[in-house]
This record gives sequence, structure tokens and C-alpha cells, in this order.
Amino acid sequence: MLTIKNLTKKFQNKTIIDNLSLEIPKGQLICLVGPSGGGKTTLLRCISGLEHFEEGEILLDNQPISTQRNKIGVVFQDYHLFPHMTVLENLLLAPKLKSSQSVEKLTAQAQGLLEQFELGEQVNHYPYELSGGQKQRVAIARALMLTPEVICYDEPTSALDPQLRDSVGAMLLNLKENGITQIVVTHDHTFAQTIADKIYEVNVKY
Ligand SMILES: Nc1ncnc2c1ncn2[C@@H]1O[C@H](COP(=O)(O)OP(=O)(O)OP(=O)(O)O)[C@@H](O)[C@H]1O
Repeated sequence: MLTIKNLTKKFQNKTIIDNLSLEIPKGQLICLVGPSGGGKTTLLRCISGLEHFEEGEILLDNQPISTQRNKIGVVFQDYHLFPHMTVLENLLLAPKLKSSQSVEKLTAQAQGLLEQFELGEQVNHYPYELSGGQKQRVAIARALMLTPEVICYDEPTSALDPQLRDSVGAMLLNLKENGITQIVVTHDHTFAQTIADKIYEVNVKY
């Protein structure tokens, strides 16, 4: 269970998130929608431990999020792939630093994920050689390498055509089957309605 209790986040004394409380059961897929500037990305960054907040608590299974960051994966809007590394190297970088598994095992895991995401032929390609949809799938595969319990996505379909949007939707629904809790920021209400267990409107008045 991911629990947000009375969360308040300010930037330079401007309140962006005002006393927000939310409970997300394990394995749920929720979408955060709302107007531009409403605080969706900020909320996602607070949940993923990338942003400090003034008041309230964010707990994963009753533990403060600050101690649980390694259980939370983030897929950024512009993917944040390392341009000078191949697809495989992008997947291996963080687990090589954080995981106790051998490089051989990690490589096999990465190759398995890339096959599953239909990226088997792109293993040794660089990000500039990939399409938007392929970059998106590499970013999701990279997040999965750390076996997260929660994955946060910021606008995962904003750069994709409708067909690729549907394939990302199918991928997220598939991950739901594995019990991963997913939080998706999106402007796309149709996409949200297709995939979400619950949709939350983030629309804070300043
Ligand atoms: N690092 C920062 N410093 C100061 N203000 C910030 C910072 N990051 C975000 N903000 C402000 O916080 C507010 C919420 O921004 P946020 O990016 O969370 O909104 P959003 O709902 O994700 O918007 P969009 O849908 O346009 O991506 C905006 O007014 C933004 O200018």
C-alpha cells in the first residue's frame, strides 16, 4: 500500500499541493490527470523521492518513502536515456551499482526483458537510433531492472502515435498482472480511462 497523508508541497511559498491524502493499494494502476501546472509532476516527484515536501507523509507499506526509494522506479517524460550508452548498457548501469547479482545474470535479465519488449534487435543500438516508442520501452525496461514495487510514469504517451499509445497501455496492464503498483501522469483522458483502476484529478487552487 502506498499512502499519502496530508501532503503539502510549496515552491517559494507558493502552495502547489495542498493537504493531499491518497491511498493506492498494491498492484493498482492509477492515473493523475488535471490542468497544466496543477502539480501532477510535482506529486510524482514527491512519491518517487526526488522532491522534498514541507508537510505530511508518504509511506510505502508503512515505511517512509525516503527509506524505500530503491523500491520505486521512475520513467521520465523524455526517457532520460544515457545517449552515449547502448540500450543494454542503459539497462545495466544502475543494477551493476545497486544489485548483488553477477553481471552475467543481470545481462541475461536485461536481454530477457528486451526480448519481451520486442527490442531484441536493438540491444546494441544507441538511443539516437531508436524511435520514440522504442525509447519509451527501453525506459520502462530499465526501470524494471531494479524490480520496483512501484513505477511512476510522467506523460508516457505524450510523444507517441495512437497505435504506440495502445501498446504502452497494454504493457502497463501487463505489469499490473505482476502486482506492480503504477502511477501514471497523463493529459490523455481516453488513455487514462482505458488503463486506470482509478483516476485522480490533481487540481490545486493556489
Ligand atoms: N523546481 C521548481 N521550482 C519552482 N516552481 C516549480 C518547480 N517545479 C514546478 N514548479 C511549479 O509548480 C507548479 C506545478 O508544476 P508541475 O510540473 O507539477 O505541474 P503539472 O501538473 O505536471 O503540469 P503539466 O501538465 O504542464 O506538466 C507550476 O506552477 C510550476 O511552475
